[in-house]
Amino acid sequence: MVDAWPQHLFMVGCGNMAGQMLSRWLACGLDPASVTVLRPSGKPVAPGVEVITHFPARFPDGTALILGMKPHQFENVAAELAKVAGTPTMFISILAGTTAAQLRAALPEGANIVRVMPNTPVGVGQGVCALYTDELTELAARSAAEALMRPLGLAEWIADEAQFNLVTALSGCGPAYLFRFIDALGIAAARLGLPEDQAARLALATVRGASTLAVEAGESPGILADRVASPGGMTREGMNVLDAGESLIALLTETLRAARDRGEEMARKA
Ligand SMILES: NC(=O)C1=CN([C@@H]2O[C@H](COP(=O)(O)OP(=O)(O)OC[C@H]3O[C@@H](n4cnc5c(N)ncnc54)[C@H](OP(=O)(O)O)[C@@H]3O)[C@@H](O)[C@H]2O)C=CC1
Ligand SMILES: O=C(O)[C@@H]1CCC=N1
Repeated sequence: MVDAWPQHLFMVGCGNMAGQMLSRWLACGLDPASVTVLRPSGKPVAPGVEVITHFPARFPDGTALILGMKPHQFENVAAELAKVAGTPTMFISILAGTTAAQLRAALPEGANIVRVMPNTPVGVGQGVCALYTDELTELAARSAAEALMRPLGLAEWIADEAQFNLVTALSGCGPAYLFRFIDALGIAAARLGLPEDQAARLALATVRGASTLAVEAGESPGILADRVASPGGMTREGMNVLDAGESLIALLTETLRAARDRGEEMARKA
């Protein structure tokens, strides 16, 4: 699936997010012997993958490095990285709210740096990876980063970094909002009288089926919604509640705004 895996992949942090990326890469044929994970707990990651708790003296040749720890740890991690011999061929950062300029200021001069905003469904090959880089990153590194993200799902470049926090709010945080929606649908049905476990099961299966149909139907979600809503029928009555005063759109606009603004605040504090 990937023509040329990095000669070596060094992951700084491998928790909820980077762990999903690695799991998919391994499932797609990445050789575990070519991966090193640094995580303070030293917990094993996957058979054959080396886990270390401290930075090595030197990076193996052809190392692509992924920054997968929390954003506030970047400064300390960068100081540790500076002590390691051998410059990685590229740095991929999945850190939310950490700009290319902030990364560049702390990483080796002239480094190839690509920001990637993944989401957790990458683990099942149905994620979204938004990519951004600046003009200093070489073309070959851009292509290599994109090739690495392709088996994870949809990979799209963002031209304007000013939109990266908004994209993060949409696709990076988005799975959490969808998970909330699934729960809310089930809870609503339970409150109206369905057994809780049955409501949760039907809500999940409904979201799964509807999203698969939305992907495969080749028609807009709006048209698909109209096909469910018979004139004068039940669905229309329900949709009238969601549509009144664009309440669902307004709620989601506020949701994305709050997440986006937090990204901007994180960048200011760094
Ligand atoms: N969760 C998500 O859905 C998304 C997260 N992100 C970004 O991914 C990054 C990680 O988030 P997430 O996976 O949720 O967080 P987790 O807490 O699950 O993972 C953090 C990882 O960093 C490791 N770590 C902790 N301290 C250090 C340190 N000092 N040096 C190196 N590694 C360290 C942890 O080690 P150990 O395993 O030993 O505890 C762990 O593997 C964040 O920057 C976030 O912005 C981006 C998109 C989506
Ligand atoms: O919550 C966060 O900050 C990260 C960024 C996107 C998803 N999780």
